[in-house]
Amino acid sequence: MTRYDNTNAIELTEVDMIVVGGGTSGCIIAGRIAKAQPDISIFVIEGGLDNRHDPTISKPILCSTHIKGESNFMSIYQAQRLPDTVNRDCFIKTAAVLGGGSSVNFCIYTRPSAADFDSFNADGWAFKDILPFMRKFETFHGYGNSRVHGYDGPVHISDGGFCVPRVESMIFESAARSGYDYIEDAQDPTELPSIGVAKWRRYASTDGVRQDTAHTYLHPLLDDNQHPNLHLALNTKVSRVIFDKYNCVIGVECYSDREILKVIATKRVILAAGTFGTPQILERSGIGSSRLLKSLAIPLVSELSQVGENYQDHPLISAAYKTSLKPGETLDGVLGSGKTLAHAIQTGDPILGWNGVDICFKLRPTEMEIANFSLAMQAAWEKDFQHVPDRPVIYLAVVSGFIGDRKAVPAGQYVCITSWLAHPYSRGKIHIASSHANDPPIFHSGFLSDPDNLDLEMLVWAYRKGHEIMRSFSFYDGEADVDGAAGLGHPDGIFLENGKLRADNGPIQDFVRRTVTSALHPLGTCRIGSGDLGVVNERLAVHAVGGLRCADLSICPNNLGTNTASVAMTVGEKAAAMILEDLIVPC
Ligand SMILES: Cc1cc2nc3c(=O)[nH]c(=O)nc-3n(C[C@H](O)[C@H](O)[C@H](O)COP(=O)(O)OP(=O)(O)OC[C@H]3O[C@@H](n4cnc5c(N)ncnc54)[C@H](O)[C@@H]3O)c2cc1C
Repeated sequence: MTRYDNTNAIELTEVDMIVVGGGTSGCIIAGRIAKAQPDISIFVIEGGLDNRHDPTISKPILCSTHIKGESNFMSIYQAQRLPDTVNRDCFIKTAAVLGGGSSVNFCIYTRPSAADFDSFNADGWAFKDILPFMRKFETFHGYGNSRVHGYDGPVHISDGGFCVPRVESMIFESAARSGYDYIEDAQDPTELPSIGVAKWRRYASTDGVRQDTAHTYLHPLLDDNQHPNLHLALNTKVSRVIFDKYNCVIGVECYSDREILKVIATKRVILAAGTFGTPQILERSGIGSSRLLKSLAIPLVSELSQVGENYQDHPLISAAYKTSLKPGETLDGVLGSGKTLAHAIQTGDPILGWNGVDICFKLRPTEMEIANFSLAMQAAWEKDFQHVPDRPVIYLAVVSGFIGDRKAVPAGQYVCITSWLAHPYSRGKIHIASSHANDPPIFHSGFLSDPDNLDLEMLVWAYRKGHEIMRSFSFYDGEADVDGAAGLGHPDGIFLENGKLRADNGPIQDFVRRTVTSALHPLGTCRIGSGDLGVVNERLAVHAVGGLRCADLSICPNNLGTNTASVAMTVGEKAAAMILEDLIVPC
């Protein structure tokens, strides 16, 4: 095993395989292949730093550190200002650290509906084909159907050793009073009803340690002295892939803050640099729209106009509420005071295994609500949702604590309701603006850009639902008075009439446009598809070149109604299996 960082020049100049990006999918691919094929040398080149020995990574309770303040483990993408989001700045953070999103995410474990994989319409990607890979990565602790969960995978799924039963009971009781179905296991894609309210689990061991894919797939092999075929470079970015005259991959060009160098790959290069990273590397390598590449003087290798297109996310809104909960029942109790947090760390308090998110609603509108939608929304409902009963329109999470800057609110115990669209209609895109790897790309989030304003209409409905649900909890104590533009306040000018929100949607629409943001679930920029409609085929091989694969969330052709880490892990497992099977093909 060799581990490098940019303080050592990379001595390795030739290997069999290179995995670009040691993120959620990349670590799984490298770990699985290194273990299965000891005679194949495999080199993970990761742009970010190591993720070991950092409490902000290992302790789920500190997960918001990376999203709130400055973090050495994140990259920031600035979206173009657009009228749909009132021309405001919108920044989307993405992981830049070994383990990728699995190292810095909120540890929320959810899975998509069976229909979401079926909608890929790609050989080998229907739900029945995918289920074995969904099971393969997990060791599931909790109530669930053993046919759909895994019990011997590297990633432990549990409640992290901490939950707050009193609050859970209060939420479930009021949900039952309001008529929501209780779902025993919302992560069982084969069971109906899957719409209702459920307890969520986390990517955490039963003793509260985060289960990122570097700690679960890569570090054990790097440490065991039995995998000299596995190599890792940190803080080293790949700028482009290099091809021979037959358009077969021969290696990559990468750079650290010291030097630019080439590494040869005799068998495969696998791009797992994520939804933002992978399309940019392809374009810098000459794979993309010929018009764009010509304008940037990049020689064309393969004309694939969909590279960087089809960007999707789950647009999210949040609202904060005051509660009568006790300090030990929300994150505010422990994170609101440095002294309390230090004490919790010193004593190994089980609360460190908590992310504050125990309960979620997966929701679809009622028939009466549908009847009040616009005609365009009714048509969309009929086409995309009506006949797919396990497809939620929104996810609505009850977050125990204030998720913004605590200085924006008076001290207290808060609950935030965050809702995101599971299947939005808007699309964005990301393209390089120059051939230089350090120049920022041009990025459109696409939020609220669908021509019929369907996403806006659904988010207005989501806000109303969240308000209604929150008001039904016995611990509700009014809307939070959020100071400034924290994005967690409430629409100006809304008020209650007979205990319900005023019928006028105008202020809520304005609130959504001013505050909608990313659920941090980007996908789709190098989608599976044939001909002009795709970038990779169903075996994840990039069209019209040899030896190059994409294997991260960029390959999803359509959105999946889930927090997306489980999909990235599933893609990693499936990609590793296919790459091993396809090794008999030389390039
Ligand atoms: C803050 C945050 C919170 C989230 N919360 C949740 C959650 O609670 N539950 C959930 O299910 N999902 C969550 N997600 C989403 C989930 O983590 C991601 O969907 C998933 O990690 C994406 O996996 P990936 O392999 O496609 O990309 P990533 O995991 O992002 O991996 C890409 C890797 O490539 C590296 N890279 C990029 N460019 C280059 C380059 N040029 N050269 C070398 N390396 C490069 C990056 O540093 C990164 O390590 C969250 C995401 C974030 C960012």
